[in-house]
Parts: sequence; structure tokens; C-alpha cells
Amino acid sequence: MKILILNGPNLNLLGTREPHIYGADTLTDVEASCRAMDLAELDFRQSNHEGILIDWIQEARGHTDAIVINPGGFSHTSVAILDALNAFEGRVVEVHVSNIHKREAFRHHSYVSHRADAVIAGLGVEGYRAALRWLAG
Ligand SMILES: O=C1C[C@@](O)(C(=O)O)C[C@@H](O)[C@@H]1O
Repeated sequence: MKILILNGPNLNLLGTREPHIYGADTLTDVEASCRAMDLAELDFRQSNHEGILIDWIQEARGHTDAIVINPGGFSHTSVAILDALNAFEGRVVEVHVSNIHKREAFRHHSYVSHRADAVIAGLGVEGYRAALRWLAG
């Protein structure tokens, strides 16, 4: 199984960014722990740019079984990322490190959730591993 793990804006700062909300693990730690599970062939990426994330989602069409995506702030703004995911034929799991429903009202709605087969929020970085376990199961 081939899985693309996509991370949106500011997730490159994981581990140093608001650690009381997002924890101490860095994105490199998250990638290493996902790879250590050895459940699938992983392509793990991060971009701060909406168009780059869209290009990567489009490129995954036809040869990727699933996308695990933490769209960061684009969750709450991007119809364009939703449209790109709608054109992807595999499974989609949306991951949020924090519980977006417990936070500010503007975080309660995610465009990506309109497409996601599963949504994980509030498990911390364990959410990425939970997504992989579910996809591999
Ligand atoms: O950048 C992020 C990270 C986030 O997606 C999370 O992982 O909890 C939640 C978003 O609201 C926020 O903009």
C-alpha cells in the first residue's frame, strides 16, 4: 500500500510552535515514528503553500492508495484543497493534532471533512499513527 502524508502550513514548526497545544514532537519525529510502523510505503511531505499541496494531491491520482492530510489552517479556508481531494479516488484521512472542536469557533468547520473518510482530532501526533493503523487494517 502506498500512502501520501501531507502536512500544511506551519506544521514545519511542530515541536516549537505553541507546544501547549501541539506538543513537543517535531514533524521529523512524526515522520520517523510513522516509518517505524512499517505498514505501508510512505511519502511524507510538508508545504506552507496551498498550490503546492494541491499539485501534490493531483500528482497522487492513479498511483496512491490513500492520503493522510493535516491541512493546518487551510482546513478552514480552502475549497481548492477540497476540490483536489474530491478528484482523488483513494481514501482520505484528515488529521488534526489538536481537538479543533474544543478551540476557537473558526476552527470548528473544515472543508476537508466534506471529503475525508475519517477525521482524527485531539490525539496529538498519535493521530498520524492512528490514521495509518486504520488504513492498513
Ligand atoms: O495549523 C493548524 C494545526 C491543526 O490542523 C492541528 O493539527 O491541530 C489545527 C488547525 O486549526 C491549525 O490551523
